[in-house]
Amino acid sequence: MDLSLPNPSWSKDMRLLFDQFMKKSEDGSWKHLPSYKNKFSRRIEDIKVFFPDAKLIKEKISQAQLFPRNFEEGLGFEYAMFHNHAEDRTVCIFQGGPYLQGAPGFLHGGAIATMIDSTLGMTALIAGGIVMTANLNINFKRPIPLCSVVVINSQVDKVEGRKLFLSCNIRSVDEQTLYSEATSLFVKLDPEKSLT
Ligand SMILES: CCCCC/C=C\C/C=C\C/C=C\C/C=C\CCCC(=O)SCCNC(=O)CCNC(=O)[C@H](O)C(C)(C)COP(=O)(O)OP(=O)(O)OC[C@H]1O[C@@H](n2cnc3c(N)ncnc32)[C@H](O)[C@@H]1OP(=O)(O)O
Repeated sequence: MDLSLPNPSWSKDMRLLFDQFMKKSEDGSWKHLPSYKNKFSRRIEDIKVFFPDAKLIKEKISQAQLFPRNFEEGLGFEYAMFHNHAEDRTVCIFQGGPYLQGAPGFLHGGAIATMIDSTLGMTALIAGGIVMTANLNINFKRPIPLCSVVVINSQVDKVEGRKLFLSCNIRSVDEQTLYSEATSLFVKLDPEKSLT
């Protein structure tokens, strides 16, 4: 089941933004990216080649879930991503639920990093294929209120061989508040090199 579709836990802002991007997707300039609990957006055969000895893939795949997708509805990461091919950028609308608390009433920095990693990761995945995060630097400028809706804007800045350099920022829905900024390096996996 695609978990990046509206559900009753979404606030008015979340639904509004989703509808705006779905409208923008009508002419094909934007594309809604589905997101599943335990289904990759790539064929498992294309992924297994990089993780041949990963126990998970062989023995425990049935228990494996995408981390941000394993909270009950509305309590953890509620999000939807949209990709703009021409501009090589991805937007993630994100509503962080009450189970993601760090400081009282605000999102935990690790929860923010998760959505940054996932949004940059998806952008890198689309641009470069099977990638992994090599480096992630985050500046937390303002604390993100729990249960608020934010917009993550992520883009590819430079590609050098297997290295993809990306950046993103997190803003409020009205774009007035800059919550976080991040830069990252993702590396496209080399099937000839063992990961472990
Ligand atoms: C995993 C995705 C599978 C695909 C799934 C498909 C769909 C899933 C659907 C939805 C999920 C949403 C998004 C999925 C996308 C991403 C998931 C999130 C990403 C992660 O959450 S993933 C977990 C955290 N991540 C790791 O667990 C990686 C641990 N790490 C390693 O596994 C190796 O480290 C690796 C593979 C990164 C590189 O290893 P390697 O051997 O292939 O490459 P090598 O070391 O030769 O480096 C090549 C060039 O990068 C430079 N370089 C390397 N590291 C650098 C650094 N830190 N700073 C500066 N430069 C660096 C070198 O200096 C050299 O540069 P030069 O060529 O110029 O010398």
